[in-house]
Amino acid sequence: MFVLRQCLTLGTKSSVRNFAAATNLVNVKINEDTGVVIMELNKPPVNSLNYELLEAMHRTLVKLENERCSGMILTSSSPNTFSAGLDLLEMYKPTVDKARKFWGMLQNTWIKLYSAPYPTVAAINGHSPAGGCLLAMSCEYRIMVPKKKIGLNETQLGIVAPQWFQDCMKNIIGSRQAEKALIAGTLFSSEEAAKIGLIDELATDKEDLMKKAHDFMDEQLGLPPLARSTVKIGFRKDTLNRLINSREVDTKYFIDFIFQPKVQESLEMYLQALKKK
Ligand SMILES: CC/C=C\C/C=C\CCC/C=C/CC(=O)SCCNC(=O)CCNC(=O)[C@H](O)C(C)(C)COP(=O)(O)OP(=O)(O)OC[C@H]1O[C@@H](n2cnc3c(N)ncnc32)[C@H](O)[C@@H]1OP(=O)(O)O
Repeated sequence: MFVLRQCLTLGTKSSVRNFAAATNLVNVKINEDTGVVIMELNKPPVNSLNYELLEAMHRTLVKLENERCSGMILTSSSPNTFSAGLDLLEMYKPTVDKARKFWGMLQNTWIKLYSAPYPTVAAINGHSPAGGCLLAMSCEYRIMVPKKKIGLNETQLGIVAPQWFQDCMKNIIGSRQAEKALIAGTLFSSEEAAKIGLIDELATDKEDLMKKAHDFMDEQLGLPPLARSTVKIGFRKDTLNRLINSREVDTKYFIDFIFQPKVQESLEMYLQALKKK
């Protein structure tokens, strides 16, 4: 039986209440029979990743790991969008302290998600540009509804996908395809993404998406967990360590980059264009 609890909840009823009071940016549903968790991003309208949403995700991921959850399906409550990527307002005219804190939380969240020992599936129920694509790529398996867009489109916005975003893409679709997609800032349709292997499966609709996500999870739960996670981390450790060993440098790149007047101009124009739509 599924029990809906808000961020987070493998604990007692009273701890559920405490967490629910803290935030409703992430909904967590646990199948109490299997220990499989559905983490649903819940920041309308488009799940843009601001500090608060990342912090809620990070706190959830820490808890899931400590409580030894058996698997996690990542999806969103939005009808049209999985995640619109990083919240552009976090990068537009922030203070240095705010930008540093934001970037640190993005790094924390990515490290936890990418290194999760339990199986992870992205049930991509809508558009998934830039940081949204990063979240999806950080899961082990990706299933997507038709006729939506996914990719690292940063170049198109006049910004640059950080090295670890690029590494994730390279690890999935290979160096040549990733180089082409990153230089052009390509947003792939779901169907194109399936062709190049950026996503693993297409679903017909949200119901089919969740069914397929559970099917994948059932297969994974049939494998010896320690062997499974050891192989996973073996594949991911170089990519993880590349960031872990250079977090400060990565943060400095981010700060130096976004504070350039040209980058601020691009962000301003892009934000205006989004508002005018
Ligand atoms: C050497 C240099 C090294 C390193 C450099 C370091 C760092 C720099 C790079 C950092 C990396 C950044 C990665 C990112 O994730 S950047 C974010 C990119 N995101 C996008 O391009 C997506 C933009 N959004 C959309 O395309 C659409 O919104 C979307 C297709 C997702 C959904 O469309 P829909 O029609 O359903 O909704 P909209 O009407 O467009 O949007 C609704 C409201 O939401 C606001 N919005 C949308 N996206 C964002 C966002 N990412 N951040 C903040 N706000 C967003 C939009 O403006 C609408 O607002 P209102 O008009 O309702 O107020």
